[in-house]
Amino acid sequence: MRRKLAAGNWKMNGLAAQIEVLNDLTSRHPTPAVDVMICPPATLVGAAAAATAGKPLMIGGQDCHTAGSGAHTGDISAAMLADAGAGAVILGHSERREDHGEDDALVAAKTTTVQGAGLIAVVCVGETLAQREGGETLDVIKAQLTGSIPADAAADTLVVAYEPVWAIGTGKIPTLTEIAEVHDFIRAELTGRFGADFADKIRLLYGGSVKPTNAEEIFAVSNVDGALVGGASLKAEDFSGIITALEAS
Ligand SMILES: O=C(CO)COP(=O)(O)O
Repeated sequence: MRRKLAAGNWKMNGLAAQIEVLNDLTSRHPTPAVDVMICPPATLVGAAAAATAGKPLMIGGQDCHTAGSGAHTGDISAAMLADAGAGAVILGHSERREDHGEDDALVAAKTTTVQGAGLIAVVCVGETLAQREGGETLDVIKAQLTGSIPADAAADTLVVAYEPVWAIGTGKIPTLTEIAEVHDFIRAELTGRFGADFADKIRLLYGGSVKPTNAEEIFAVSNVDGALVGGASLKAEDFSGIITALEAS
């Protein structure tokens, strides 16, 4: 049975005082029935890990370089994130693909690096509005999955997040039928490529405008094992509501 996962992506938000949200979350959820993760900006990873040491809240990074170290000004490595206390890294988020031109091959290389460093790779896929309206959604998801997850990926440290680009930060979400269609498709694709034993281990997260008010219905959808939450992970009260909804699902 897959353990459900409530993951928060703080994106480029949060100064030192934002760490208080983690203290609030761990006091509201001292023994959560699901896995809980927050991915703060890189500047806060060390402080976040220190604040949550020994508590059931994993800290993750939002991106990393493919190399372990070297002459790459401004970048950080998976080993550095691990050293700072991270247990996971988000890879291939649509904002990285858009802002930094990241393609599937780069995301696959990063996945290999992250898994090699002993961290969980949270690989993101998702279609744009034009692709959905053009009926290309499943083709796009298939290509991103094939290209972004390397052939030698490890099941134990892989999470896949489906984030329709047009649902991120917009307050719009796909219909529950549309979410089910994509999540079922991702499970089937992973099964076809890696086999059922592998595919059954992978948590599939939905991301895009998840709020405490819509979490319950989203978590009832087939093959949704949790959420990757942006805006609503910045406030303890909001993210706590999502954790509680996932625990009840
Ligand atoms: O991009 C997301 C998480 O990675 C989703 O962001 P929002 O929850 O703000 O829509």
